[in-house]
Amino acid sequence: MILKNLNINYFRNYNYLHWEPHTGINFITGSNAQGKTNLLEAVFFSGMGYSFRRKGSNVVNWYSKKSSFIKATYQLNNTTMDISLHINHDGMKKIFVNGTEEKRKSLPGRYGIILFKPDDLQIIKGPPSGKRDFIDYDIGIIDPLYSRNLIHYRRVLEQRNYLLRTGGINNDSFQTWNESFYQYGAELLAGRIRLLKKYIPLVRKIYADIAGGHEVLEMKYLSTLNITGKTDIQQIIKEFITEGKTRQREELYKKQTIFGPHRDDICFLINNKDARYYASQGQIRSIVLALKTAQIQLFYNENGEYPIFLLDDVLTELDEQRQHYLLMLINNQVQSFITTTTPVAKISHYANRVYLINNGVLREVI
Ligand SMILES: Nc1ncnc2c1ncn2[C@@H]1O[C@H](COP(=O)(O)OP(=O)(O)OP(=O)(O)O)[C@@H](O)[C@H]1O
Repeated sequence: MILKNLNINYFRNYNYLHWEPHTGINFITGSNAQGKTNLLEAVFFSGMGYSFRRKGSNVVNWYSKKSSFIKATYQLNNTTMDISLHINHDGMKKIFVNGTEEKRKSLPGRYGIILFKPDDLQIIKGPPSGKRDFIDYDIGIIDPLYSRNLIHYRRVLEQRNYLLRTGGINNDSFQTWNESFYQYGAELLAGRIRLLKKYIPLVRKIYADIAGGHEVLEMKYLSTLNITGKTDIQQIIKEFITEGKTRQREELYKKQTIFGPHRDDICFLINNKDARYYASQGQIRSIVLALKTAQIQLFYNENGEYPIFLLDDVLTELDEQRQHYLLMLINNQVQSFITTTTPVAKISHYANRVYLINNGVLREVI
């Protein structure tokens, strides 16, 4: 996927921008608070229909009475997609794809915008929820069925928890919700196993390359259910039924659902040692770099096209060897947008274009 051009009006600290980025590596440089991340956010927004920043912060320019407007042209599988988005001060959006009003799911980013941001470095040592979110939203996006099951599962889980909390376990409806919980839970788990089967070998291989073949990375899915070797939905449902019976008392006591994919975890091992406790900062960065570059590879394997890669402020988090590895890997293949405060001279040999941003104004410098 290629972003051919981007027009933005009244978006964050930009009044107006027309931009035709390079199809290769675009470096976006500038001092702090000039609008580098805002520009990446506009690219992400044009492809996904939402921001990667915290909810509640509105993208419309504070000083503008008008709405924010983003217009982008993408090239995807030899077809061109014209996207326009209108965002008003309440955060309400209207999305148009090739002139027709559409829902967010019709936007092209679903098929390939990958973002690497400093928070991602917390995935390995952070709580299991961060790892689950990574699988659910960053990897799961390649599989529409997975994303649909996730929505169903979350809705059913919420209702089941509500009934457990309010003593509604004896209601007739509990049995029905319980059956749906088992069904969608099993579908979601099977989906995760399916995705990880494709993804883990890529991560392992890339990590070995980064570590010069001296270290072996393993990524293990730790389920709250006994699903070892089971991929069949009916087999997994049986496990849900067994676990539901075994843990019923505990659930009644805790008033919440204590097993299922929303409680599962992923563990990273380097040479058989748990990375949460034993990995150095450099090894953690290598794992996350492997996760992100494997994501690019997975998208390519599934779609036959490379995604767009956005790196917000992470380049300086990597040492020179890892920077080189990453930039060589994406070189000539992946349209990339990389923000950095690093002086231009240090990075220009990797760049197809270098831009400088000053107070919401973009200038091409190389
Ligand atoms: N809705 C808005 N309207 C106008 N300005 C905004 C809006 N939201 C954020 N800003 C401003 O945009 C400026 C640039 O923010 P941005 O996060 O893009 O900086 P940056 O160049 O990435 O900086 P850093 O290197 O510090 O990460 C900030 O000063 C911020 O206050």
